[in-house]
Amino acid sequence: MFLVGLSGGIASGKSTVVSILRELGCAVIDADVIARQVVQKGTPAYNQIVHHFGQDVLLKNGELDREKLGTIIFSSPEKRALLNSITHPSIRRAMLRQTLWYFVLGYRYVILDIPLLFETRTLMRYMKLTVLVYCDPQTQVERLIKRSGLSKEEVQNRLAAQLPIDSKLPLADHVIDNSGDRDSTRRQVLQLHAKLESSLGYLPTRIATVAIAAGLVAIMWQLARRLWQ
Ligand SMILES: Nc1ncnc2c1ncn2[C@@H]1O[C@H](COP(=O)(O)OP(=O)(O)OP(=O)(O)O)[C@@H](O)[C@H]1O
Repeated sequence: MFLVGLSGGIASGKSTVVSILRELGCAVIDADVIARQVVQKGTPAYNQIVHHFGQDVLLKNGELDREKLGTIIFSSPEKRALLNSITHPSIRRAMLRQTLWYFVLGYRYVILDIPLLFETRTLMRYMKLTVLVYCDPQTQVERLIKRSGLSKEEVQNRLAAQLPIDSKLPLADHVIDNSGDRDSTRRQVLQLHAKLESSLGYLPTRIATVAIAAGLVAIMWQLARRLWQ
């Protein structure tokens, strides 16, 4: 099995691409969904956040007030580092568990949808292939305004807080340009899918797994023979 890292910019079209890949039967792990699951009420990460940040970051129903927490960490790099140190290990463990599950199910590759893949770079080294869902900055602004209802200025502020999408282009192995219409994007996703399906990148792990399994069977066979003699 091999890993494919998929990322992009805000409103560049990641969800659009991922939904086509899911339609095609691909195994996709969404890091955003996992990030929300690991801080649900009662989880170890939730308890640590309450311990360090206090009851102020909770909503009336006891769930985390993500907006409030977002404001706190946006203005304090130390608190952001503290929150990351609490949540990232749980997120990594959950992603690893899901990846192993897909491996057991026999998938040849798993696509990991990670919003900050190109910014943090730490996870890039585990990816056999990285995919950037690109959208030209002007179209990105227009789509974000349409989707969020925010003003042009607010949207530009949000975009300024991220690495510019053009600077991610040289970091990606494969680019899907979602600046055009949906049909054009679909065609590009079908091409990516064909490339992934025909890749032999899954063979090394499969051969290693078969070799380990065969080794274990051989050891057990030898042990059983000795016991019977
Ligand atoms: N090719 C396209 N043509 C027109 N609109 C599009 C196209 N692709 C995406 N959109 C629209 O642009 C918006 C952003 O797309 P999408 O949600 O797929 O991006 P995203 O990268 O997942 O966004 P985010 O990470 O910010 O949630 C959505 O409203 C979507 O319907």
